[in-house]
Amino acid sequence: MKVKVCGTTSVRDAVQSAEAGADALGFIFAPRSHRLVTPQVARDAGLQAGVTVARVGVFMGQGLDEVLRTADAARVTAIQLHGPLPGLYVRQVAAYYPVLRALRPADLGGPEGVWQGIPGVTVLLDAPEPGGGVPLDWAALREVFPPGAWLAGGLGPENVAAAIRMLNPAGVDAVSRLEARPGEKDPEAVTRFVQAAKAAAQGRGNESYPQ
Ligand SMILES: O=C(O)c1ccccc1N[C@@H]1O[C@H](COP(=O)(O)O)[C@@H](O)[C@H]1O
Repeated sequence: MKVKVCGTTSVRDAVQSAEAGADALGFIFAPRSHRLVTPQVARDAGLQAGVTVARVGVFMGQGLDEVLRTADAARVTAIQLHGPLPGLYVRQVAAYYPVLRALRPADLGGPEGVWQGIPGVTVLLDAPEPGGGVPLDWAALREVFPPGAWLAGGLGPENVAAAIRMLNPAGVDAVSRLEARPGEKDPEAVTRFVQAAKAAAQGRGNESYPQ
């Protein structure tokens, strides 16, 4: 199971997340985010995180040209797409980069649910307000959580293990609960988040849950 630490805005935070064992770093290029980072800072931070750490550019509401230009400049290795989007747009991005397609639970039964099982596109289930720190209702998702999907939405050191044990996601992703203040990581929270997620992933399957 993969652990993504999102909202990285500095070399220091990137290196600390990598040392804590994160598998992926997220760099947010959505214009109105408190965690907005420039492609140049993202490139430097991502490269200094080292060879084993994936670098994910996060976008919401931007045109295809801007997404691809920014991703190239930042040297990211994958792209995360939020918000309502035409299927063609997602496929065009996926022609250049592996895609994490962020969906809300309400999207799962609709046309967006089709991304499950499409090569190069991985579903990331997130809260309706990205970056808002509000957890999803995991119990309500147990029957519908897509196999192979990632989970986000209000995850942190204190609750990530429970979420993993309940939904068995292929990856977890967080930002709000890992910060000392918006855009600045709390190193202790990052370390505890990564450790809790990895430990739960190793131990999962050992516990049973009532139906
Ligand atoms: O964090 C943001 O500011 C943000 C802005 C625009 C799109 C995505 C954003 N963050 C993503 O939100 C989820 C989880 O956030 P949280 O842990 O609930 O605060 C994660 O996928 C981030 O990449």
